Order: sequence, then structure tokens, then C-alpha cells
Amino acid sequence: MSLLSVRNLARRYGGNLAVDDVSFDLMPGEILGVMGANGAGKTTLFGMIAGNVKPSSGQIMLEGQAIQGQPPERINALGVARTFQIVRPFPGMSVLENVAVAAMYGRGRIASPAAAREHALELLRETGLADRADLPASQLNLAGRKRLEITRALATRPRLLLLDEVLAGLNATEVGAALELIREVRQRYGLSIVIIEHVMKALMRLSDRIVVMHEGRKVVEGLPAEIANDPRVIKAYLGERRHAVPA
Ligand SMILES: Nc1ncnc2c1ncn2[C@@H]1O[C@H](COP(=O)(O)OP(=O)(O)OP(=O)(O)O)[C@@H](O)[C@H]1O
Repeated sequence: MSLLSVRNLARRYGGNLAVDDVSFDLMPGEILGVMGANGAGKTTLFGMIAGNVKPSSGQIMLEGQAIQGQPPERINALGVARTFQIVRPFPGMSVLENVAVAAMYGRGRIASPAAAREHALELLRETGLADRADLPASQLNLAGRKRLEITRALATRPRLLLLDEVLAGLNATEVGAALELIREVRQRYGLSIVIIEHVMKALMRLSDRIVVMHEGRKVVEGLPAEIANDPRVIKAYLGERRHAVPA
């Protein structure tokens, strides 16, 4: 059975359909990449799955249970965690405290602050941030803040992880390390992952399957190798321009 099943999902803003009749399935343990140019509807789609945005119509099933329209805390407690494109840790708190707070929410809900801190430190060791645990979160560089976002999401003990542009702005070495981390956490925690990304080559390397969105609609779905040369994908990204293939 699918872990996540999205059916005919739509979100309208005034006369604009930000997401228009999108359907797809995510199998347990699978990594699904979501690609598309600016404004394609990717973030709105994530918002609806995570409960931050109410769908205008359609269904979202998590292991057969309808979750559409429920508040984000409830969806998080059912095992869905997301990161945000604009990383926003609590800046006055340390890296460790940021993760410990998250550990007290979600599906895990560790009640004791001491136990939450202990769990947070364990996670930070896994995500490579343990040496910066006591730094204020605001002092991390971009790659560090993206790692912290992932660690905070993991702290809620998700089954489904939604990653929103966690590779954007990273250099090639940092992208390689982030891909390794994502594969590791999938394996270790038996996670299913949906990842939005503009860094196309990296997404192709990481994903088991890819969905391409254009102007709110799903235009192509397939294996990375299948979609790489699909003319509809090239059109979705470039319109009639043929040169500036995204890196
Ligand atoms: N809160 C909102 N109110 C009005 N329109 C919105 C709102 N959020 C998104 N939209 C519109 O919906 C469309 C899809 O936006 P969305 O942010 O989901 O795209 P995206 O694929 O995530 O783009 P990007 O890659 O730039 O993040 C856009 O036309 C956007 O202007």
C-alpha cells in the first residue's frame, strides 16, 4: 500500500490555480523528486500535504487515512515532517535547543526536556552537527542551517519527510554531503521522502522517481532516466528557450 496517496489535489488563489488536479503515490521507503520552474506550485503542494495550506479540493491519504485540511500539528503528529525553503531556526536558541524543542512535538513527543536534549544530541551526531551543538543557530552557515532543518524534522520522528530545496545555495561538495545524509537517514529511519529541488542533476541522482510540475499541473512522472530527455520537461523549464538547462 502507498504511504502517501495524493488524489486530484487543487488549490485556488482567486482566479489562479496554484495546484491543479495533481495526483501521485509514494511507496514506503521511496524518494520522490518534485521539479518545476518558479511558480509551478511545488511549495503549495507541500503546504497542503503538511497542513500549512488548505486544499480547495482533492484528497491526501496517509496510509489510507484522509489528512487533507487538518492542522499542521495534527499532521506532524501522524508522522509527516517538512523543512522550509527559507530556513528559519529559532535564532536565539542553540543548535541543540532547536532540535530538542522539535523532539517534544510530532510523533515522538518526548515529554522530559532532559530526554529531549539527549535525543537531540544523538540526532546531531548523525547529521554531523554535534560539534556545533552549543552554538547559537544563527551562527551556522547556510549548509549548517539546512542540516539543522533536516535534524529538526527528524526529531519529530516522521515516517514521511518533505524536503523543500535543502540543496539550493550549497556548493558541489556540500550538495554531495547532503545527498549522502538524505540517503543515510532514509535507510536508518525507514523514511519515505518527497523532495522539491531546482538542482536538477542532484535530484536525478537522489530520486527513485520524479514528478515534474508546470503551471500547477503534473506534466510528467517517471524514472530519472526517462524524464531527463523528455521534451515536456525541457518545455516546462525553458519554454521555447533551449540553452540554459538548469544545473
Ligand atoms: N498565499 C498565496 N496567495 C496568492 N497566490 C499564491 C500564494 N502562494 C502561492 N501563490 C501562487 O501560486 C503559484 C504557485 O506558487 P508556489 O510557491 O507553490 O510555486 P513553486 O513551484 O513552489 O515556486 P518556487 O520555486 O518559486 O518556490 C504562483 O503563481 C504563486 O504566485
